[in-house]
Amino acid sequence: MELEIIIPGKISKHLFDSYNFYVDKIKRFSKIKVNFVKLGGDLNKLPKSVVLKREAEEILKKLKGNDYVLIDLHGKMLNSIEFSKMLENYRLKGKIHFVIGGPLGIDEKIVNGALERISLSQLTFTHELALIILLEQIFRGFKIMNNENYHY
Ligand SMILES: C[S@@+](CC[C@H](N)C(=O)[O-])C[C@H]1O[C@@H](n2cnc3c(N)ncnc32)[C@H](O)[C@@H]1O
Repeated sequence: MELEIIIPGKISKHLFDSYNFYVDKIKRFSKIKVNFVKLGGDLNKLPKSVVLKREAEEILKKLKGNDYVLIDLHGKMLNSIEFSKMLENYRLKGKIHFVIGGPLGIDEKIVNGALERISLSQLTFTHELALIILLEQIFRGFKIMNNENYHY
């Protein structure tokens, strides 16, 4: 399966170990690529709309026309079994692309073009933490799909 996550920015040092930990775990089940795209510019100097538009352009370049699932605060709330089923449906199709917003969120164009929108919780996380939580849920999803115990 081709699994790709596109996210503006990069992973900070304090989250780097967690990021590597889950990416390695997922590799047992699927190929995975995390595409970090350029942030839209200085958040203190540029209007939010400009930053989001620039990030959207970078995200669209990486998507190359592929359908995508947007990780979105206002998306559908799934439990982990439902998330696993969603993942399995995409596995049968052979690929899935996830998009996560940047520090300021995501441009409307990306919101409107998403195949589906998934919320991780009603709490707001930094985009980097959203990535770690998504990776953990992907790993959990594969474990559920394969009827494997998951103790940690
Ligand atoms: C800091 S948040 C953006 C906050 C921004 N004020 C907004 O309302 O969109 C950055 C990104 O992390 C992801 N994110 C953060 N918390 C989330 C949650 N609970 N569910 C789904 N995505 C979340 C989303 O992709 C979001 O665009």
